[in-house]
Amino acid sequence: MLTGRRMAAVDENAAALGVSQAQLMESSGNAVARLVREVAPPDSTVVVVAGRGNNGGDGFVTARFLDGGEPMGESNIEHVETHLLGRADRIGTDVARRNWDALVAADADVREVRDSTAFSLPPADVVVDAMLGTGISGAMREPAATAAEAMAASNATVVSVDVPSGFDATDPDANANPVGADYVVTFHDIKPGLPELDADCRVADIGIPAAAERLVGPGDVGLAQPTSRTGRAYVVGGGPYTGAPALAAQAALRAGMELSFVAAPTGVADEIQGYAADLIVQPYDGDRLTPDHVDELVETAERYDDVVVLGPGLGSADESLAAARQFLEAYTGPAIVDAEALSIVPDLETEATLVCTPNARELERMGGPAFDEPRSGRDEMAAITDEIEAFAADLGHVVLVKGADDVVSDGERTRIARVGVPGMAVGGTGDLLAGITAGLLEHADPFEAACAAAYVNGRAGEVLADRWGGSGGLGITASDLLTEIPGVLWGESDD
Ligand SMILES: NC(=O)C1=CN([C@@H]2O[C@H](COP(=O)(O)OP(=O)(O)OC[C@H]3O[C@@H](n4cnc5c(N)ncnc54)[C@H](O)[C@@H]3O)[C@@H](O)[C@H]2O)[C@H](O)CC1
Ligand SMILES: [K+]
Repeated sequence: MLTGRRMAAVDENAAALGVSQAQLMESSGNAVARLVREVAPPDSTVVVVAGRGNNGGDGFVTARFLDGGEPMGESNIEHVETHLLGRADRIGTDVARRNWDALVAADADVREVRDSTAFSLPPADVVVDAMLGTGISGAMREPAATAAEAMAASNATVVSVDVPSGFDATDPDANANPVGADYVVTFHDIKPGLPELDADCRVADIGIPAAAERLVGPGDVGLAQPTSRTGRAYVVGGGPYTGAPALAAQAALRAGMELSFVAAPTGVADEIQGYAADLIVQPYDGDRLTPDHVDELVETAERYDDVVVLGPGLGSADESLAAARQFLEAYTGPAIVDAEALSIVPDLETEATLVCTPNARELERMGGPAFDEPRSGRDEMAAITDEIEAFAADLGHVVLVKGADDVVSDGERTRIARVGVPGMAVGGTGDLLAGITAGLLEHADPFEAACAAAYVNGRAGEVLADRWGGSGGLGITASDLLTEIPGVLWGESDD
């Protein structure tokens, strides 16, 4: 079952896979027209009442199909008229406008309701309710609200497009059928709340490829995209290595965080600061993380509601891993766990919300499924994703397995991020991914944040490789990718 919000993302993913909104709208309108023919009495007058969004666009396509007559024999549709609530020059999307123009060009009976108080529902046998679909926000406004009452009061058979107008598919509390729909033709998948309505609901296949749901795409970025500059990343890492925490912390800033802190041993603090003036480095005594440091680190992270990134450059010294374990046992907020710190997660007791980002080797060391890179083929990939899903369910945390295809699972939902270039197999890109995930985790649910982060990271590589002449990005470094993150995160999505 898909919420309206997720449906819009799947729609955008379909477009990125080459199935345009116009193609989907054609299938949608066709499906509604078929249902209308099925339920309309002989000599019917059909009145399509359309809004200015894509739900209205589906209504225009419906009208075109019905107005064309029945190619095989007698039609039960005598007359079709389309009433647009509002002015045609205010139609909100290109694809809806093109379908309106096509009705006008075909000399169909179309009317613009320019004065919102002037609309009264004409006599009809069937009313097609194409006022509002999944794009509704807030309570229904005029003139749709009055039109809905008129539909509910009429004797006509009401066929709603996708959802009854006024029904909010994203907020199941607001389930309602203000238009009195007798039939609902919903697209691709049933929406939450529809089965509870007193209406005959049909699901129409409109040709959205399964990959638009299974593969992470630009629509998923829209779902996790920060809309304000807030949040603090707190990278607990560094010691034996210094580049990794610096990259993760910088990536978090590029993904919208307001401040990015690195807690690191005094011995390497200056070096980490030296990589980037934008970071705030908080040194602690010694040359690596030990249990002595943990209380203060947890206290800081909790006090400032930080999103923690635990692990980059931390090394594998026993006392550092013991400290990482103690940290997560005490910490209750959100954290990305990466690199060596992953080894402590399988038998960990924690109240923290974790996103674990292992590569294939680290996954195996966590007790997860073993497989070789690169993986290929649909069947092989399906087998691997099933195993990763089972592992994530067992672990009780979101797992993002890095590879040529990244696999993200929360134990119930599993998606593949098939994006990136061969050159990204360079050191440091995993640290970027951890930092981007932290940035998105500030605003989105952990699974959605991890999916979007995997896509953004890979897409940044593609954008850069393209600019470098399609080299497969073989000369890319992780540092190069940092400045590509914002363009992908905010520049490419429709939202
Ligand atoms: N993948 C699919 O399922 C497909 C869906 N299609 C159809 O597209 C709509 C969603 O279209 P969208 O343009 O996003 O939004 P709507 O048409 O539902 O609404 C936008 C429209 O409504 C106005 N508006 C918003 N809130 C209110 C309100 N509270 N009161 C009054 N008016 C409101 C807003 O200003 C806009 O003008 C989906 O349901 C399907 O029908 C595709 O055609 C095929 C693929
Ligand atoms: K509708």
